[in-house]
Amino acid sequence: MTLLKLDVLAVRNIHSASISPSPAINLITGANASGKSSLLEAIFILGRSRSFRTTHTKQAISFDQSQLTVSAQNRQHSGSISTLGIQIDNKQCHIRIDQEDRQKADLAYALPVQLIHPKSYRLLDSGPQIRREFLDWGIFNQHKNFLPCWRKFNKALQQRNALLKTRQLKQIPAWDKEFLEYGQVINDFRVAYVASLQPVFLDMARQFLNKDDVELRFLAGWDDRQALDTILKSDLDRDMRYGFTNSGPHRADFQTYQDKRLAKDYLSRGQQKLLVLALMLAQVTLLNQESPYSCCILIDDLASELDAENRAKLIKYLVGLSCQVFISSTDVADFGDLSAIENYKWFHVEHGDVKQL
Ligand SMILES: Nc1ncnc2c1ncn2[C@@H]1O[C@H](COP(=O)(O)OP(=O)(O)OP(=O)(O)O)[C@@H](O)[C@H]1O
Repeated sequence: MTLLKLDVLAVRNIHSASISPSPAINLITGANASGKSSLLEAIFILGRSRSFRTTHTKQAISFDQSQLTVSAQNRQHSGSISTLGIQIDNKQCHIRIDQEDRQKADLAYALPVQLIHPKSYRLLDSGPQIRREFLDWGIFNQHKNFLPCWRKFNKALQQRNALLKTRQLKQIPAWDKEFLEYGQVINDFRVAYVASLQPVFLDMARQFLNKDDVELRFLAGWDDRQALDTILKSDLDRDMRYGFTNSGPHRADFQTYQDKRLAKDYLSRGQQKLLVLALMLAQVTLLNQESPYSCCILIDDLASELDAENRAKLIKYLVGLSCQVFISSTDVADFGDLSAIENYKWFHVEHGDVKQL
């Protein structure tokens, strides 16, 4: 996919902006509080139907407006051009693709967005949900049949938990069947995904961290030396006490090791940022290996993420990646030698006003 034209209405301090981005690298500059992150946030909202800066996306609506709108003309892999749009007000979210009402998942398939921002290092040290979402985003974009299985699994999990809470034990085996069937499928997808991500991650870590001993270790969400159905049976008393299912793919996680030590406990904050960068680039590189231009990369506040050497390395890598990229920074010098960046466009933001230079 490539965004050919992007229109933003009432996203934070951007009242109205319309740009025709480069299919390759887009540089976004502007002073602090000019609206650079808001522009990236608008693209993220178009791909993920939510903000990356707040759990309440309606907070991104401009103070004096009642709704925000982001729309774009998007060139698909096939070459055909579709119109994507999302409108969010205080209560609802409306999604349209080619003038038809659609679901969030349709938008996510149409515009896969990967974001690297100053808080990305949390991927290593916050709770497991963010890491499950990271894995699942990669799988979702590579395997169309992942989402229906994931939905069926979650439905079974919710029903099972509701029965545990209300102690309706007789009905639990009926939901266990679905839980186990789709749970196994999800686990198989994740195991295969981590295995395919590992070599690409290693390659990225060599480039950005100068380390050649990084490793991803997947944790299924239960002691996988035993079958999940055995665990479900042996956990039943505990599940009833807690009123939820303690073991299963909904508790999956992965950990990142460097030299056989947990990265989050031993690497410096700067190294952790580089490791997360390596992980995220590995994910988009893997996606791009199947077909080029398969996702849009947003990098917010480049300079806060990386030193000059790594900024130059990253830009060089992105130039060769065949992906549409949007990178923000306060100072154009942070992007290094512009003559080395082919086919770039430069947008400058001032008080929410976006202009191409
Ligand atoms: N809902 C909103 N409506 C209008 N303005 C908002 C809203 N939410 C935040 N703002 C303001 O929008 C402005 C732009 O914020 P943004 O984070 O996009 O700037 P930025 O250029 O990325 O800044 P920095 O370089 O400091 O990170 C800020 O002044 C912010 O206070």
